[in-house]
Amino acid sequence: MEKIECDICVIGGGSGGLSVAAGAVQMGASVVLLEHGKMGGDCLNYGCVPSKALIAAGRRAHAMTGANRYGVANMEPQVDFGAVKDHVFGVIDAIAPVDSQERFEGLGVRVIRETGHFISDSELEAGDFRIKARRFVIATGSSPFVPPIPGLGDVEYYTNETIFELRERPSHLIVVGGGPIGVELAQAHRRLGSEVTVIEGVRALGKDDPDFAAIVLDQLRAEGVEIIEGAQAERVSRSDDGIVVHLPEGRDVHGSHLLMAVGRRANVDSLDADKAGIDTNRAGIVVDDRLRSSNRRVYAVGDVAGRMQFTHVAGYHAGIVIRQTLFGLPAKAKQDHIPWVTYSDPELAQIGLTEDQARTEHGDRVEIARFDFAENDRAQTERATVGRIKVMVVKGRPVGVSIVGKNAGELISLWSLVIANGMKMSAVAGMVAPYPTISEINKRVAGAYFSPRLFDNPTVKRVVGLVQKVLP
Ligand SMILES: Cc1cc2nc3c(=O)[nH]c(=O)nc-3n(C[C@H](O)[C@H](O)[C@H](O)COP(=O)(O)OP(=O)(O)OC[C@H]3O[C@@H](n4cnc5c(N)ncnc54)[C@H](O)[C@@H]3O)c2cc1C
Ligand SMILES: NC(=O)c1ccc[n+]([C@@H]2O[C@H](COP(=O)([O-])OP(=O)(O)OC[C@H]3O[C@@H](n4cnc5c(N)ncnc54)[C@H](O)[C@@H]3O)[C@@H](O)[C@H]2O)c1
Repeated sequence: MEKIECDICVIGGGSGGLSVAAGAVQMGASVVLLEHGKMGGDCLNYGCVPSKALIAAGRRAHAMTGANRYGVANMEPQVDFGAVKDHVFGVIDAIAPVDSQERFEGLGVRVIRETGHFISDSELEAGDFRIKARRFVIATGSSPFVPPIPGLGDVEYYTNETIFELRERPSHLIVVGGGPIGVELAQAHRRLGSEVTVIEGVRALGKDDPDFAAIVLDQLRAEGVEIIEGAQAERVSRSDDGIVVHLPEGRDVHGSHLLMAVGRRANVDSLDADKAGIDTNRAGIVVDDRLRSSNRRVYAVGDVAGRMQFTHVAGYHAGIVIRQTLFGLPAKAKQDHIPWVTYSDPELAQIGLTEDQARTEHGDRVEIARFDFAENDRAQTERATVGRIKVMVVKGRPVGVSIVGKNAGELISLWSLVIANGMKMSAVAGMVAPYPTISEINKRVAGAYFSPRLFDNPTVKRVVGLVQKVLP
């Protein structure tokens, strides 16, 4: 057994772990990185990258069916599903070098392709290595949660870890779970020619503003996706030509393929966390606001930290941990300024509080500013007028923003800057956005917040009247 001593040992080579390792080694720390699967973790191999690449293929196919709105003849897309998957894996291959073992070794990280598990509060083992580190960072991510639905073990089903490898187009894909994974993959498969049914136990896109989520769901339904809400999948069975998902009240959904997308389970089992005095719960590693576990030497970042589960959050967590472990500076992970986006068409983006949450938290002090994409000239030229923004404002400062529409995922970034820095609506109103861009929507919604104060205000009218009298 080889013994290694280092400043920082990172367990997991996904979005969070790689960000910690790259930052720490380039600032002078000695770093060991453990990864027992593929470098790049979920986002690169089974998550964000393949899903967005599949969505891009679906968007191309869908555009062909609606081109006549622009005076260009509609065409029925000829989809070669295997070639679509070649495109998906081509995109992964193009990004993979950035996350590769070679790149990290080139930066000076010692990369070990083994499972790390703790043997004491300051040591862990990984294969033939025993590693003693001043600080450990757990970045082991999450895996698809597969609930114990009767019959599921007797049929072939897919998760995000296997669906992208499927090279034949499903004739009818049943998706259990109407969260972001379910909705994104349902729309992409439908646009690539599959029949699709989504079964959602409660409300699809349930973490988002219900009115805005409804706009996305209406679009999916208009494209032919069947969405059944308020129905838990109770049992699964095999039929002559595929799979049946049994719902309450005797309702059955028949399909050829089944995708389970009902949430995530934190990867803690392999860690032997108890041997290091690290507390865990159902959400993952129990951490404080500094992302420190019950063992003060050990931090957790990304999906396993039991907070929001997004790649940009894993990257943000990495910065919080680097500040503390390298420089000994205090740093806390906040959530208010973290956006999330569902990459459906139209896109759905949220930051901070939804309208309902803002009203519960701030009562009558909340003001809502709204703006519709139909009033944006670029949205008109693109025929992308289905969309809205609303900003929840308390004492002149935004506490939440919801956006549905084209480029919502790009539009939301500005609001992260605004909320992170405690800026006011006046700062957004004061910016100049190029015309004609969809990003003018952000300025216009700030204008909508101020317009009743300016245009429906008798004092303003009186002052203007007086000034006009005295101006030369
Ligand atoms: C289908 C899908 C689409 C998504 N789309 C988006 C998106 O568009 N935008 C977004 O922001 N987020 C998206 N996400 C979420 C995003 O993928 C995750 O939030 C992100 O990957 C979390 O990064 P992480 O570093 O915490 O974990 P991971 O990327 O999962 O990395 C953890 C790594 O740790 C390794 N590991 C685990 N245990 C051990 C051990 N004991 N020893 C050694 N190695 C270990 C694993 O093999 C893995 O490689 C998506 C997720 C899915 C499933
Ligand atoms: N665009 C993005 O950023 C993106 C995309 C995909 C995933 N992700 C991340 O991955 C996480 C997991 O996504 P997800 O969609 O798997 O989970 P989720 O928890 O967001 O949604 C799962 C849905 O499944 C439903 N469900 C659970 N059991 C059910 C059953 N038996 N029958 C029917 N419905 C059932 C739940 O009510 C819920 O709405 C997300 O929360 C997000 O953090 C992000």
